[in-house]
Amino acid sequence: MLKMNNISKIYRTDLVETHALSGVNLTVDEGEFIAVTGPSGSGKTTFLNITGLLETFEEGEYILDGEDVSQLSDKHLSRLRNEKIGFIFQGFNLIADLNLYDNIEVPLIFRGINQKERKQRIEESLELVGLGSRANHYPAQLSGGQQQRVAIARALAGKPRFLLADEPTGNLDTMMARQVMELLQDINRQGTTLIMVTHDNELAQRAHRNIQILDGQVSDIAKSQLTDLAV
Ligand SMILES: Nc1ncnc2c1ncn2[C@@H]1O[C@H](COP(=O)(O)OP(=O)(O)OP(=O)(O)O)[C@@H](O)[C@H]1O
Repeated sequence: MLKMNNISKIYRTDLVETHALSGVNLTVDEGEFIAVTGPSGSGKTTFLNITGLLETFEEGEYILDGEDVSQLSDKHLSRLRNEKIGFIFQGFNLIADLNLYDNIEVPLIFRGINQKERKQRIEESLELVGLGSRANHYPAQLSGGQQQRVAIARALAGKPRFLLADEPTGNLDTMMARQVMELLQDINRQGTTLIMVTHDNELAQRAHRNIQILDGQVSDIAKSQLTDLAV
């Protein structure tokens, strides 16, 4: 479970202060699928980065899996992040010079997982995303949808409790976007909590719960309120 109480985030540059998040209160239960929508610049990525322990915050309290992460050291935060959180980004973020096997292996080496276990996890996760026969291929040899599936396999190989996706289908055509979305939903049905930022209201409709961010403030919205105006 994940719980935020009154979280605020301010970006400070030379003369400007941007209040990216203001007083965010949110509880996410284990196994939920939450879609996050909101206009450009409203704070969605900031919210996802704080949720995923990639960014810190000024005020408030954040309890992740029963642990208060508000005051933890960078080292402790990165350990928790590696153990519990998987990220999927719009741009896939695969390493062009590495084949698919090696792309998935990098974060597992970083986590100190032994070679035998790494091999098993890589093969399992590639199989799960339907790319079991492509381990020796390079990202450029794959379609955009396949590359995103590799990125999902890389996240899954870490066996995360929480999967955070920032516009995971943003670079894909409609058909590939659907396939990737169905894969993410399957993973969620198997128990992984999924939090996804999307501009696509059709995809947002698939979530258990919808939240909207407007000017750094988070609120639940009904599916019927998901309109193009929110984009
Ligand atoms: N590193 C940063 N330094 C300064 N300001 C930032 C930084 N990152 C984000 N901001 C500002 O914080 C606000 C929220 O940005 P954020 O990227 O979270 O919005 P978003 O909802 O994800 O936008 P989009 O849909 O366009 O990606 C914006 O005003 C943005 O300019």
